[in-house]
Amino acid sequence: MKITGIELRLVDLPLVTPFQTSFGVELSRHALLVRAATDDAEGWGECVAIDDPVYSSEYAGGAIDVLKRFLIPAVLAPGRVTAAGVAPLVDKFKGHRMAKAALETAVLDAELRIAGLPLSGYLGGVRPAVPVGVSVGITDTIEKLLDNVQGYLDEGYGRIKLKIQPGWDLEPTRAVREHFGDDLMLQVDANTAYGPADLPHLVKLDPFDLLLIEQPFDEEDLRTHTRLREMSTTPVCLDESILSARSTVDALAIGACDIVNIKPGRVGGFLEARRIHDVCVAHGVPVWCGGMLETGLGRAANLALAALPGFTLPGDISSSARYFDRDLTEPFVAEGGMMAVPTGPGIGIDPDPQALSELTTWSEWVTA
Ligand SMILES: CC(=O)N[C@@H](Cc1ccc2ccccc2c1)C(=O)O
Ligand SMILES: [Mg+2]
Repeated sequence: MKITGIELRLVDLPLVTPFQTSFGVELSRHALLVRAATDDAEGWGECVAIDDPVYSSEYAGGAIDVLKRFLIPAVLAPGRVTAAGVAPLVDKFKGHRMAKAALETAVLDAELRIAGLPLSGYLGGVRPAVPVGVSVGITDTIEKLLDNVQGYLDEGYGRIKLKIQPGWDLEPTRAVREHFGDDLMLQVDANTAYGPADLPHLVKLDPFDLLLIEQPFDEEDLRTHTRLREMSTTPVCLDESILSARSTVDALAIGACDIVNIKPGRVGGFLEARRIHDVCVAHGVPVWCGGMLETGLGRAANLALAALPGFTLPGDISSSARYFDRDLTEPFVAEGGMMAVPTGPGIGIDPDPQALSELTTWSEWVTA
């Protein structure tokens, strides 16, 4: 497939409410989009990097730079490219998995639209709809948290994930468990906010019968996750530590996790995400699809991945309205805690031209 050019675009989608995690408060989603133009179709990729390098070492400005100076020229140089050919072409550039993921996904989407093949079918999806959950930010008070959780349960979400951090962990989790009962599917996500000294404290989450505790320790600290698993009955899930199939094998080999949160944007794209899925299935480890407050473009692609057989736990693919008053695409809506997997070619959805134009803050063409 010949790519005639690549467009980089920044869009700014205000969040309906501030989203507070252990690494900060987000008021809007500044998303970096990659559009691959060919004579027969265009393909979209969404880079999940946020403005500042506080979730991972990547950030939007750095992704733009590495795409413009290194990744896009390497992919355009051969004249023709396939999605499978992107990773080998950019492998000589170390890291920058979020930037690489957006580029590979744009090429894959264009390739699949031309072939008339839905992303879910291409990846090996087996279900027409997937269970979805919701990630609930840190709030000023327990009452506000309980109100927020009630609101999401009223919208039909079956699984609640609470952001936690030192000083906001046992009490909010206990309050939600006690208020909503033992049947609620409940999990927590610390985004690496704890250290080895907190091990005895985190074991106190065990009575709340959580589905999992997500990434309590540093991305590079697999050993302390292993120690928590030895001390606690709560299953341990990794997010930030899972960068590739190789790092997944290492994490499983040292017993660092029971469950894996797969984010295609974090691991370099959907092809690597499928490899991680396959490794986890081979080890009997359940996976679920994490979220990075993607626009409808990234949300559509994540739904395709979540349809693979090993994705047996509800993901963080919430309705568009959970985050945005206005999405770039037709809004995605969870019904009864389920969301339909797109069936059109490629990611199966297009941005609304007017929304795209009005929400764009910057764009630039990059040609060979
Ligand atoms: C749904 C969820 O909790 N996502 C990430 C964290 C996260 C939190 C806040 C974000 C703000 C802007 C962009 C991406 C973000 C990702 C996680 O699972 O760890
Ligand atoms: Mg997480």
